[in-house]
Amino acid sequence: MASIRSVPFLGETKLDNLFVSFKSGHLRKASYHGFRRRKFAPLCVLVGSGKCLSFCCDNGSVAECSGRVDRLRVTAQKKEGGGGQDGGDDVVDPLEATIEKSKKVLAIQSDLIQQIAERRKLVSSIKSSVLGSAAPDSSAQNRIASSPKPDVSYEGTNDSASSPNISNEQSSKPKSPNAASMDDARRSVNNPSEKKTRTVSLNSNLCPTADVSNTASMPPMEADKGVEQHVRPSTSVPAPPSVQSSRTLYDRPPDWPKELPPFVSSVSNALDKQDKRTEDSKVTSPQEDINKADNPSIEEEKPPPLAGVNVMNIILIAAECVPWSKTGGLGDVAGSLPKALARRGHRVMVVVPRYGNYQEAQDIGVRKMYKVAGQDVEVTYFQAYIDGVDFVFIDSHMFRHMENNIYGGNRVDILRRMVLFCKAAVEVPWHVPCGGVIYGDGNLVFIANDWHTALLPVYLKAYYRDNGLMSYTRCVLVIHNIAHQGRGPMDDFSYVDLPEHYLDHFRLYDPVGGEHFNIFAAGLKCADRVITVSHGYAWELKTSEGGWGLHNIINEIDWKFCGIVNGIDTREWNPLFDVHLASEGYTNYSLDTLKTGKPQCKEALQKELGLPVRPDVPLLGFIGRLDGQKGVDLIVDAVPWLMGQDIQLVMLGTGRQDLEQMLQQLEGQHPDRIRGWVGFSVKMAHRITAAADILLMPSRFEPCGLNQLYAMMYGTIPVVHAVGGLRDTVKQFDPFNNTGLGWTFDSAEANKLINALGHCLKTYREYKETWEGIQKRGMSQDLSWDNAATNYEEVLVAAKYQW
Ligand SMILES: Nc1ncnc2c1ncn2[C@@H]1O[C@H](COP(=O)(O)OP(=O)(O)O[C@H]2O[C@H](CO)[C@@H](O)[C@H](O)[C@H]2O)[C@@H](O)[C@H]1O
Repeated sequence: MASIRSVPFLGETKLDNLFVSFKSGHLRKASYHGFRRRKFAPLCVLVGSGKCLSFCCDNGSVAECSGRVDRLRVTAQKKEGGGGQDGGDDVVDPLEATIEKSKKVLAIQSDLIQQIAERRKLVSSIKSSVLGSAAPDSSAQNRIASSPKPDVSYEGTNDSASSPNISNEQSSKPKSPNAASMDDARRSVNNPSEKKTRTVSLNSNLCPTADVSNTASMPPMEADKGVEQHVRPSTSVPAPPSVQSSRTLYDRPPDWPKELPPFVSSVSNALDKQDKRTEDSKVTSPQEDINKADNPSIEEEKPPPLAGVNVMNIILIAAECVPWSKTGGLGDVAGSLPKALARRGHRVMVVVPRYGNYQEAQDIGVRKMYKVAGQDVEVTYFQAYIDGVDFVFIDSHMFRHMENNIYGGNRVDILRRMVLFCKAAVEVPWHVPCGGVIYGDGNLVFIANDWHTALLPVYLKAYYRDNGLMSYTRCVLVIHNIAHQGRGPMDDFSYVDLPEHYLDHFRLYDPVGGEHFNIFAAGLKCADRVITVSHGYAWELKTSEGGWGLHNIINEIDWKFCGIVNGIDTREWNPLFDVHLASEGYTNYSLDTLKTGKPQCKEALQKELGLPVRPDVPLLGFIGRLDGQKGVDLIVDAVPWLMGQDIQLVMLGTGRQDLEQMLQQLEGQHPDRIRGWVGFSVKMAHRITAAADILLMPSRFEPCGLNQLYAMMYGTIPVVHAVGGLRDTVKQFDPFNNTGLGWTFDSAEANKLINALGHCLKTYREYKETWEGIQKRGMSQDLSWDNAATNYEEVLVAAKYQW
């Protein structure tokens, strides 16, 4: 038995040039899988079963990379300064001698790997038999534990509710409610790839009725443990659960009250369109087919999800999401955190308004009506499946063509849009089948973001949980910026369609605003957990200076409140892969090619902006919204000093008109030194980040800040006001110990900025090696979302078991 096959030796390679391609379409460098941190390099590579990689390492040990890997690419070590954009695509030299040597190592290691595989098999068979005998519902258990290989026709081909195959299966295998719906719900989150292939049988059993009623008699943790035990031994369960009724996917469950809450959607039109992913999921790669044929045990060797027993359905809702809509950091987070959560094995959806005609998103044919301020508003759901995440776009005339003005309009306009968005989003798990399978409410956590979606936890509570519905659904609210709260006069309560006794949740008094209506306040109270985007900001929010009137509430909810530092999308913001560096004289670069790549980008930017092309002059950058928060006025105040230095300054931003004018004026006054780009340009943001030597972030407050993280990834040294997330992420350079990542200053004043910048410029000019050391430390950090996603998961789990 060889569940891990050895394949021809692929050659010796340096760690940095080993790429692993995942089924999801990700191409990732092996170093991201922790090898760099473990300080060894793979000498040779064994490919295992399409799911597991084994690396024979230069320290003699075997490392495994679990993940669904289906392809390896080994590229040549790129010679420094050798040009090229992506690390090279040349084939590695034969390295005959190394091959001989490595073959021996390979032989030993394949032996070892075989033993490991055998032990795994043994363990899983023991697990199956233990569960088979110990489970209370033996019929359901046995079906799973002793189930034969999945019926391929079912697993891979059934994609329609009317499929005879499925209906036969359903009627021939009645299933106890306790096992069926919860099993399948869990299966669908346990195994995202399976989620795509199992369609209608899951749909029918993911309905909230089954989930809730089946677990109602158990304490929540017990119920979930039980479910986990049912499922984990086999991720390829063949038996489709029974369907007792002919209800469609979109029908309400029988225990849904006859008198529906007033806001709940009034029209349900499930059109015939089927999700194409079901079709797609039938397609297997030739390699997969070969693997299956070679080795029937492969299916059983699927590694468990990283999240282990905590896998759940997660729906993140946000007013903006990259790459479709973005005004700032919230869009970046909404576009990247979900992918990291999906990589951990969760079933993840993002819900965002459809502001424009997005090419990827398909109309799924579900229409709903929601009341907004007494008027019926129709909503249509669009959907795309990208990088393991379901993206659901809510279409309505209220959102259309707002992509450049997401938060535009007057207070009431925005409020009405957000009311509609939250009403539609809270029902998405029932109305929108993704891959043919709705998310249901049994094992579901929403992640709402900022005040725009702070109504969601309130609706979840007021209309569902207070009525004994969606009892197992939770909502975590993330604070990205407390400065925007959804404030208005108390009369605004009439727009949100809530029972009268909810009024007090929104009522807030503070010395500035007096008594007023505050949406963030209500969201904070109703959410099951509250997260903010750094530890420093978590602390600041509890102070009267940092809490912006909400500090008392935040102190009261301290028990459910914590900080988690944002990660970044290390594919999007990576100098090696950055698409914006692939043309017009820019170049991609990495730690290895920093010395040539970064100066080339600098030259390209100087040319593009019409600045004198000078490699030696320090190039300073600023990117951000032009408002009080970002402290751009401190830079303006520092300009007279800066002009006494030999520097160039490039600023990109949009926002307050007076500050926009200021940027343009500065450029006019110092045309050979300063560029002030007024506007929103993602391309220019990437290029400045790559080309600048120094990034200025003198923010007055900064909940986390992403630009300093991006800067460090690109070898650009941040100079920051040590506040909020900036303090958490930029460690002050210490010349004595040669540690640190940049320069910080302790209060938002121009002279403090000048002082820090003075030290920074001196180091740039006089201590090149030290400078390079800071750059390299910054670039070597693991700033990916993977760590943060683990922390999010802990909070979500805590919310799930919170009663
Ligand atoms: N003119 C322009 N053109 C192109 N791109 C531009 C731009 N102006 C800004 N950007 C981009 O917008 C993003 C800004 O992110 P930040 O985290 O710095 O700030 P923001 O205050 O919006 O986010 C809030 O939420 C995030 C996420 O939690 C927190 O990090 C942050 O502290 C908090 O204030 C970056 O990707 C930046 O490149």
